[in-house]
Amino acid sequence: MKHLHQREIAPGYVIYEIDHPACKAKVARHGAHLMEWQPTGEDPVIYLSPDAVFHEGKAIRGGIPICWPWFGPHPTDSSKPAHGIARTRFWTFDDATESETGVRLFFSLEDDEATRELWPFPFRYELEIFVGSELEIRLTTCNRSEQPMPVSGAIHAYFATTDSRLAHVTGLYLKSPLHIDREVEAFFPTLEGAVLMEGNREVQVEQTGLSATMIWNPWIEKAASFQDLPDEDYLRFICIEPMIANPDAVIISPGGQYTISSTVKVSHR
Ligand SMILES: O=P(O)(O)OC[C@H]1O[C@@H](O)[C@H](O)[C@@H](O)[C@@H]1O
Repeated sequence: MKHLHQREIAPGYVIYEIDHPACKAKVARHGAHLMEWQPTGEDPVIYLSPDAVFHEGKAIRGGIPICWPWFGPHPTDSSKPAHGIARTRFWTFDDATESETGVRLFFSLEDDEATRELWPFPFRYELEIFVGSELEIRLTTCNRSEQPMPVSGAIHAYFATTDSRLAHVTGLYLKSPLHIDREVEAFFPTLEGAVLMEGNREVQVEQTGLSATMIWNPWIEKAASFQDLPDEDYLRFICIEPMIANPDAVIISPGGQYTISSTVKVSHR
């Protein structure tokens, strides 16, 4: 592979670095987590916390965590990890392909004893990440059980801002754009996708298979409570999270599968 390199940043902790004419990017096996993406000629599009912790069992702060198969606190058992099981585990790196437009990486995750304790289903997740001048993330969930399987969650992207107070989000069926001037944690039914605007840059977030979009910024107090986030960095990102809320979980029939995806495009006015 000419444009993809594997690097161990700590013993046993592998990341994939992409250096392609169309973009630079980094993806961790941990969570099959996109850490960075910077199309050529653009400022970084994705925020990664400088204080992020990189070890299995913990989620990486920033980048694009895959929150699956539930969103936020578990719907019936608050002792289970927030945002599901996918983002904290090491996935299998299956393959990668490269072309003139970018690099595509393929990861998978299957159930084991530990996942079945938290979520009682045999499953296979397949995650495809394409990085080029655009970004695409596509997750297919295969139900390998004999039971109907409910799935919900989010493609929880942290989008970089220079100053979140000067940015706004459109496309949410609000009368006016959403500005960040306080803690924001609200989800909206989206059909066409949200757009993050700052200065003359527009970051368009499209989605399929997902029924809503969460907008989140922790603001001052909550940011200060996170050990893996510098206090001031609530200014440096706005999360736009194509999602399925837990009460709207999609039910996958035994032997069936379901695909969600999100595509990100950058343009200038
Ligand atoms: O700290 P975590 O588990 O990564 O979650 C980050 C945030 O994720 C958002 O999606 C939630 O709406 C917030 O409530 C939550 O604080």
